[in-house]
Order: sequence, then C-alpha cells, then structure tokens
Amino acid sequence: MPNEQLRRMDAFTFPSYSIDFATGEVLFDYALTGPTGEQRFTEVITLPLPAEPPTDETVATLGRVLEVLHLVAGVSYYKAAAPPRLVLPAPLGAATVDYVTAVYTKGLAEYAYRNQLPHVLQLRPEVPAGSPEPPRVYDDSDRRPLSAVGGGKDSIVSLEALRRAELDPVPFSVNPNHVIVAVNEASGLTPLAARRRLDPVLFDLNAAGALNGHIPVTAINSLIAVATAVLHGLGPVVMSNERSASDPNLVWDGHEINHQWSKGVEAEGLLRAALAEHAGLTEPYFSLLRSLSELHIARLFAEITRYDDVVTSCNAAFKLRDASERWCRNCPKCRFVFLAMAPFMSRERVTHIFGGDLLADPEQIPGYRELLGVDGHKPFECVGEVEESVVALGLLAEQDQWRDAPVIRALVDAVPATAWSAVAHSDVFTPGGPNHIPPTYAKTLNL
Ligand SMILES: CC(=O)N[C@H]1[C@@H](OP(=O)(O)OP(=O)(O)OC[C@H]2O[C@@H](n3ccc(=O)[nH]c3=O)[C@H](O)[C@@H]2O)O[C@H](CO)[C@@H](O)[C@@H]1O[C@H](C)C(=O)N[C@@H](C)C(=O)N[C@@H](CCC(=O)O)C(=O)O
Ligand SMILES: Nc1ncnc2c1ncn2[C@@H]1O[C@H](COP(=O)(O)OP(=O)(O)OP(=O)(O)O)[C@@H](O)[C@H]1O
Repeated sequence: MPNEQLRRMDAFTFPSYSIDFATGEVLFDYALTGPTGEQRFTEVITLPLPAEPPTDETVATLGRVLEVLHLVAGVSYYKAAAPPRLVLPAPLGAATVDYVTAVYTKGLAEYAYRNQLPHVLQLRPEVPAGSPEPPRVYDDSDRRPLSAVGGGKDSIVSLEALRRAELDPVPFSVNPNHVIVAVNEASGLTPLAARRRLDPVLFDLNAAGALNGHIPVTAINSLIAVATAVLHGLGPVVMSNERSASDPNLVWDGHEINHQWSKGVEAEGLLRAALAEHAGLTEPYFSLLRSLSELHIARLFAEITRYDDVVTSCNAAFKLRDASERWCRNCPKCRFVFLAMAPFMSRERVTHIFGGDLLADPEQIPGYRELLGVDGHKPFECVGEVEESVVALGLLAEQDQWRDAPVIRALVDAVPATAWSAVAHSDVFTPGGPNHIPPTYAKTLNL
C-alpha cells in the first residue's frame, strides 16, 4: 500500500485470532482501515507445545491470555500509520482496558515523540459494550518459575538466584538468537522457546517510508511468556527489570517519554491487574530485580563467571537481520554496561567480556558524557540513571587499575561538582522502590 494511502487510514482493528494446538501456532490478524481501503497483517506466534495436551481449563485460561496478547502485539502494525481510532474486538474489564490503553500511549510514547504524533499519547480504545465472562481462578504461585532470558546480565542474575534458591527455573525466550542460545547452553538448563513471525508486509511498508519507531516489545515478550507458562502448567513469569526502568527519559507535551516503559513497575502492575481480571491468574508475573539499580545488578553479575564468554546486552546483537555477534562497543548500552561492570571485576575480565576496552577509547567520551548527564538527556536505550553512571565513575577513579586511564581522567574532570556531591550519599546499592516480588522470591537474591 502506498505510503500516502497508508497515512489516510483512520482506524486500527483486530479482526480475529486463532490457535492450532497441533502446532502451537497462534495467528493474530490486524487491519489498518480507512476510506481508501485497508491493509491487513498477520502475526504468527508459535508457542512451545507441552508433552501432554492441555486440559479444557488450561485452554480456557490460555485463550484469555491470548486475547490480551492479540491486543498488545498490535503495536508493531499500528505504528505504520498511527490512525486516530483503536477499535477493540470484544468487551473488556476496566483493568484490561487500562493496560491496553497504557501500552498504546505510554508504551508508544517514544515513537510518538520521535515522529511528532501527539495524538498517539491521547489514544483511547473503543471497547464494545458488555462484560466478558468472569475467568476461572488459576493459582500458579507455587509452581516452577518461567525465567525470561534476554541474553544480558540482568536475566542471568535472576536465573542464577532462582537456581541457587532451588526454585528449579525454566529459562524462556522469544525468538532466541545466537546470544540467548549461548547463554542457555552456558546455564546447562533446558529452556523453552516461542517464536514470533512478524508479517513481512510490515518490512515492505517500512522500506516504502511508513511511520516506524520504538515499541514496547517487553509487553509482547511478557505476554508470550505468560501464555507459555499457562500452557505448560508452570508458575510465575520472572522478569529481570531494574528499578530505573520506571524512570522517564524526558517530558514532552506534558507526557513522560520512557524508552523502557513496558519494563517499568507501572507496566508490571497494570499487566498483573489485567491478567487477574481477564485470565484469573493470581501470581502471573513480576520482576525479581525490581528493587535494584542497574549498578547493583552489575555487582551481583560480577559474582557469576560462567557466562563471561556469552553474556551480551547490546541491542545490535538482537536485530532481526544483520545482527552483531556480541557487543558493538559503540552504543549507549555497551558504554553503560561496561561502565557498570568495570568497578566490580578486573580490567582484564571486563575487557574480555566486551572484546575490547571501551574506557581506553577516547571516541567513547562524547557518549559517556551523555550517560553522565554532562551533555544531552539520558539516551533512548536501556541504560541506568545518570546517578548510577556517576557513582560507577567515582568507584573507578579510586581504583589503581583505572585512576590514571585518560578517558577516566577526562570524564572525572567533565562531571560537575554538583553531580559529585549529589552522589556522595547515593542509595544506588540500597534496594528499594515499589515491587511485586512474592516473599518466597524476595529472599533468593541474598541481599
Ligand atoms: C533490535 C532493535 O533495537 N530493534 C529496533 C530497531 O529495529 P531495526 O529496524 O533496527 O531492526 P529489527 O529489530 O530487525 O526490526 C526490523 C523492523 O521490524 C519492526 N519490528 C520489529 C520487532 C517488533 O517486535 N516489532 C516491530 O514492529 C520494526 O518496524 C523494525 O524497524 O528499530 C525499530 C524502529 O525504531 C524498533 O522497533 C526495533 O525495536 C525492536 C522491537 C526491539 O527488539 N527493540 C529492543 C532492543 C528494545 O527496544 N528493548 C528495550 C525494551 C523497551 C520496552 O519497554 O520493552 C530495552 O532494551 O530497553
Ligand atoms: N527475547 C526475549 N524473550 C523473552 N524475554 C526477553 C527477551 N528479551 C528480553 N527479555 C526479558 O525482558 C526484560 C528486559 O530485557 P533486557 O534486555 O533489559 O534484559 P537482559 O537482556 O536480561 O539484560 P540487559 O539489560 O543486561 O540486556 C528482561 O526480563 C529479559 O529477561
């Protein structure tokens, strides 16, 4: 569909979805519609099948989870035209409407900001009248946890904490790439995997200049994980989203713009409420690391050595095409994670993990100045707060292995005195903040 026709679409709809229990394939249909025609999309999500066919009760609960996933996964296709109307297919409860509304507004806020589409932040879905059947209650709280694995340090910390607490975690990933496969192999655990196949039409539309941008992919991964846990009779989905994921990058048009919104505690609470209301799940989903800063997580990761040859957080390694092998060593994520790990391990070890020494590369100084709050705003990446970067730099400046490094000296001189005094009493290593961690799990981190 030509781009100018796409831009005249005035509604986004969810025509249907279906699941084939012989293959695990779930087909989600979407449509951009308008006076000049419609553009259809189909996303195929393939869930791993359990050894035994699911019971009718499980099928019913799974169906409810898939109804929410159908709505949330639509963001990938909605963003191609950003029509003013979001027309939902069936009645929903208030909590579920709240979650879907937040996904399409707060979850797409960075996309709206970068494309200057303020109406997206005001989207209110059109919900058919009526109330859905109340779901059966499904208490999964005491079953084996499904531990989401993204290939980076955070989920490794969680997986090892769950293993150490003998909670017998099952690693799970969506579209596990070479990094995630390597991390799972290093763990020695047997993982579960789901597949997502985006409609190739979207790539054609992108190539023809369709609107594009950041989406709340963690919301999609999370619901696929919950669906997998229900289908396999497993317990809570354990995520590894840190405290700072809840903090916005900036405010635009009166709205917080948060690159990581669907990793934040607000998204976590809204999803839990929607799953309780629509699917009857009592303890479906939480982040084990919610009360920790990225720097604290990096310190916990430094105690684990079996993943040094595989751990990778760089987003370049997760592109669908032309992915990098591991760390690109020239992006905000690489810069931040290197800075966060360096204080807690030898310079040789962190250089080995990254395949190079970012703090020996003067070309990284401009990017580090952004992370330290000296220039610009916090990058639109999954990076820690400015305070965390300043604390990490301060720790390095006191270490013999780093104190005289030219890049460290340049950065220490660039950070203003006000920033140093602000972190003098930092709580970066003090767990805190709202979280939904069940008591059984809270003690697994041995904090
Ligand atoms: C890996 C990455 O950063 N991808 C973003 C990038 O996509 P790009 O075009 O460079 O390549 P691909 O990832 O191969 O995607 C090709 C196009 O496909 C569409 N698409 C892809 C995945 C999906 O779930 N939905 C999609 O619509 C999209 O149009 C792509 O252009 O730039 C894109 C445009 O800005 C982003 O949409 C891609 O973001 C991915 C969904 C992605 O996986 N991003 C994660 C690295 C990410 O953003 N992680 C955040 C989590 C934030 C959250 O709240 O969930 C983080 O680490 O903080
Ligand atoms: N492909 C995926 N499948 C399932 N869960 C994922 C996937 N990618 C990321 N996640 C989960 O989403 C959350 C956010 O991902 P993120 O990339 O921040 O985590 P990570 O890769 O474990 O750590 P890091 O922040 O060091 O990259 C984490 O809980 C992670 O486990």
